[in-house]
Amino acid sequence: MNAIDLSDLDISYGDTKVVFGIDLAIPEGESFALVGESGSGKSTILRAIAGLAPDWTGSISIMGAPRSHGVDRAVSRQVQMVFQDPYGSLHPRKTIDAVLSEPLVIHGIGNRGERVEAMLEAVGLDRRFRFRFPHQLSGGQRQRVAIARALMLEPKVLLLDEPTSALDVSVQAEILNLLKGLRREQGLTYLLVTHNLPVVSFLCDRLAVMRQGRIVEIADVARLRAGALEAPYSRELLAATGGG
Ligand SMILES: Nc1ncnc2c1ncn2[C@@H]1O[C@H](COP(=O)(O)OP(=O)(O)OP(=O)(O)O)[C@@H](O)[C@H]1O
Repeated sequence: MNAIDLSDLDISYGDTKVVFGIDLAIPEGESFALVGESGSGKSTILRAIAGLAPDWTGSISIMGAPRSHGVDRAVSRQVQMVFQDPYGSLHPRKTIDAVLSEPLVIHGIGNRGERVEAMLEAVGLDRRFRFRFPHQLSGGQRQRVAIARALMLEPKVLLLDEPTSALDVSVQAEILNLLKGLRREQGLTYLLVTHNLPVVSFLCDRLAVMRQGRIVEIADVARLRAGALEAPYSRELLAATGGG
């Protein structure tokens, strides 16, 4: 089954269309990257899938079920988003326990204490972090909490928007290792936006290169590693970022 199916997807902000005619099928279990210049529409695609950019036409299906334009609870159990900035994405006055319990409360799921502790362990945080506040945590620890929050409803798909780019280089590797392990252990599908081609090599199976709201090339990561992307713009991007 495809975890994510996008067909003839156009996305606008008000009167301005920024994403054009995206067709993309991502099988369950795959890790797929969107790369390309700033403003090419990568984050907008993630937002539309997550329900945060409602002005789209075409179709978006998650695990075989088409999503609606509004808040879609069934979809939010299947697909969750992790943002770039772990400082901005956690409420400063909520304990980690409150942050991680919230999705369970909203969806009426019990055994909350147990589930929160199990998830802290899954993301490599000691249970003593449970009643701390975000400001008492490092950037890497906060990003672990953000990942834990995204996984509380046991989704099948994670949308990862530059999940390591706000972190120190040494911490980036830890979070990438965590994401790699979680995908394997939990059979997750990833759709990842990044500017960092080594991150794509490390974490992904395939990538799409985007420019000005369109996909210019879809390739296996082996081609990226070999410096053998084909579209002229992909080759420019490789050269500009020192890949290939
Ligand atoms: N909330 C918004 N309202 C209006 N226009 C927006 C909004 N968010 C993004 N845009 C515009 O949509 C286009 C695509 O932006 P998007 O953030 O998806 O690109 P991106 O490829 O993810 O870029 P970056 O790599 O810099 O994050 C850009 O022209 C951007 O200015």
